[in-house]
Amino acid sequence: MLPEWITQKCPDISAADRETAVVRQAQLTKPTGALGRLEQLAVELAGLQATERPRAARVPIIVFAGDHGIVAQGVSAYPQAVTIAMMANFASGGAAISVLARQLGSTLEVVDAGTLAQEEMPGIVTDKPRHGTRDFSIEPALTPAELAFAFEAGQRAVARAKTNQPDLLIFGEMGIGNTTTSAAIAASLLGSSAEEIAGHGTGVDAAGRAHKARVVDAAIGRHGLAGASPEKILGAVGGLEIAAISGAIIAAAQARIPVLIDGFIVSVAALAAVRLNPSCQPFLLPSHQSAEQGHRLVLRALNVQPLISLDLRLGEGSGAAIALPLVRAACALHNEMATFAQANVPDRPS
Ligand SMILES: Cc1cc2ncn([C@H]3O[C@H](COP(=O)(O)O)[C@@H](O)[C@H]3O)c2cc1C
Ligand SMILES: O=C(O)c1cccnc1
Repeated sequence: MLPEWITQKCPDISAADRETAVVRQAQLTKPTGALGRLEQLAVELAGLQATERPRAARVPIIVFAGDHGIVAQGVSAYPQAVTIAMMANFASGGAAISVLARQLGSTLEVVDAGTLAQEEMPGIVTDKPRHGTRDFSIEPALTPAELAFAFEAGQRAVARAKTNQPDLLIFGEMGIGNTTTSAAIAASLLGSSAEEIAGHGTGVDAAGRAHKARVVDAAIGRHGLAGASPEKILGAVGGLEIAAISGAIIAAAQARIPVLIDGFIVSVAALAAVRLNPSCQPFLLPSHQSAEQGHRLVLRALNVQPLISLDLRLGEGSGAAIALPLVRAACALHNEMATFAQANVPDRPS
């Protein structure tokens, strides 16, 4: 049932462009390595984009929304109706990610990948196989066909974004209950206990967090997810917006478009994407370290180091949007600084 394209190989990094970027960094008017991780970022981007001049100018933001049956178990501090209300807020420009998108000059597309909304909403793309997932404490969240549809909703969103030739993509999510869903996916993929992964989400207290961990551990046992395949895990305890993001990440990487990874939830979607198609891994660029407890372990499994750590715990793509100016700075420095020869600055004797 896994769509065939999901496992198709992503392009290789351009070793020649990466090497040209390494050589250029060594010629720029600064002590060797003095721009630290911004140098590495520019070099990696040059290889990924297969260009001498890495770019982060055009960066569309796509937010995927979905509802979660698991909220019936009392796992979120906020009511489920927030998901749909926030979609409208994204579209009308009042959400955090709406403000950040405006500030960055990014387009913001909102995709209803599976909320409880019964009708199409103005300014929102509806692309969903069902209204919300099933309660995974009782039954599998999604059928294989529903999961495949969600992957393809992500692919369709990337196909729309590609018409404007994006340099990078940012994916965000909205879905009350999705830190519990993400904890269940992450604990299953990593073989960790839910106690290590489950966090406070929108702000449940210590007892609420312990309850989330118990709900997750029970579901992993009930569905037999220890050592299971990523598609079985996503079907059993996944979310429609999360699967859509996994599909979108793979589709972006297959089109040679790097993705700036947001917080805990998007990182879990990215980990699932890497397990489905390991060749997408190089296209994942880190942004921030979320305050959500499990994020550290997920980032470690993705083999990326966050650029910033601001105790954000919002989602929506906000952490990636806030980190984008650093990526832009890395590109501008790489592309525009003078070399020692151009500026007549004496280089270090070799
Ligand atoms: C007003 C509001 C705006 C949000 N924007 C993102 N989230 C974040 O919180 C939710 C996950 O937390 P939990 O698993 O605890 O429900 C997701 O929707 C996530 O994107 C929000 C949550 C709220 C309440
Ligand atoms: O890091 C995240 O993505 C996150 C954390 C808490 C709530 N919503 C999102």
